[in-house]
Amino acid sequence: MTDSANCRISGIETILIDLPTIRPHVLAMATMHAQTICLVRVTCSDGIVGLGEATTIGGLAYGPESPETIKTAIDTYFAPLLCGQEATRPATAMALLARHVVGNHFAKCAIETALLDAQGKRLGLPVSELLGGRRVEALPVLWTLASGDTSRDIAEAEQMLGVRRHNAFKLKIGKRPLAQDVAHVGAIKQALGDRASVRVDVNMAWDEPTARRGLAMLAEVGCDLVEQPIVRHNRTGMARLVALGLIPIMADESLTGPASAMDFARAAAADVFAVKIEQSGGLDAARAVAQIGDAAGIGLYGGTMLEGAIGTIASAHAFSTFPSLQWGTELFGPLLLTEEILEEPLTYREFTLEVPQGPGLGIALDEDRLARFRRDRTTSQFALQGA
Ligand SMILES: O=C(O)C[C@H]1C=CC(=O)O1
Ligand SMILES: [Mn+2]
Repeated sequence: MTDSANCRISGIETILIDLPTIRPHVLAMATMHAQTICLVRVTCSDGIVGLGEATTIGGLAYGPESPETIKTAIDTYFAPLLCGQEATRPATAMALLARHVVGNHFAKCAIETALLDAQGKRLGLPVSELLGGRRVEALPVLWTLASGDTSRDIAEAEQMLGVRRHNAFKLKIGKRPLAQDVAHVGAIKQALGDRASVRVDVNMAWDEPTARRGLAMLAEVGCDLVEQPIVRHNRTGMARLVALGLIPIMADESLTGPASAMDFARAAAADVFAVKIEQSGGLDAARAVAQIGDAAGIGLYGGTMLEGAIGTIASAHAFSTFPSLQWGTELFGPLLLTEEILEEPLTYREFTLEVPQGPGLGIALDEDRLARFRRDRTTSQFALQGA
């Protein structure tokens, strides 16, 4: 049995890693050619090291934190607060952060992930088991078609169906005129037919009148789900769109933790929640978002910020404990990157991602690859003297 009072957080290191994408990934707010991961390593006084990750999309284009601000926040504010605290009490450490740091959900998530990874390694248990226990061993995984070109997207979908990697696809729309976007979705749905579910993510690009027209047109061409059609703060607008009953509507950017989930549930402003560990403020908070949604009869979906392997597998551990997951997940982030940074890649097979069974996150970093792709060699480290 570990003497918990004597096991302390002794150091926190943050490293930015830049990894190219396999093709341009075109979203309404940004086109990605690479992904930047803020890797977090929490070292504990018993010698155990926990890994965490914070990642976003398009620098500051998607949300209020960028990889660089996440690194600065952790190095400057989180590390001095956390070093010397009990390493075996992740919830207590997160409560301390909540008292002293407003917002910064992505950075908080990376820290919680690392503390849970360390605790799982310490106790010999997967992170899913620290979160109440997994209900499934593998999670359905969707793929986003976002090359910006209809025939390339169809070819990509056919390839994914052929190798039985994905049979649900999300199309990123909202950048082009509505009729053009709907024609794109209709062409892809027509090519794939009943072999695949086709959904769209508007990433807030429409105003409400455009959304009303768009929902009707998308339902007509066989689209199954529309994600975040309008701006994140317009909860009453989302409720009006849901009330039209044209097509299921999913909240994504609007969900920033349990309080927002409660607001959306009360207002009946979503049919489905895209639950993300980073947007929620951590794995525990994401589980609360899911519980609130489930209690309100809202469908659940496991979302991604296109995290690399660490954030993806942290999400998988959390999602595997959800009470339901009617819409599956989109945990394909590592597959969008050209480079593998794990010793053993994650297992994607039969349209699913396996939840690892080893202690903690159940993954190991390839240190040589990390050394190759880190943005610079200057790491920032706050170490407790003598810990
Ligand atoms: O959902 C988002 O808005 C972000 C992300 C998830 C999949 C993808 O391609 O982009
Ligand atoms: Mn989305």
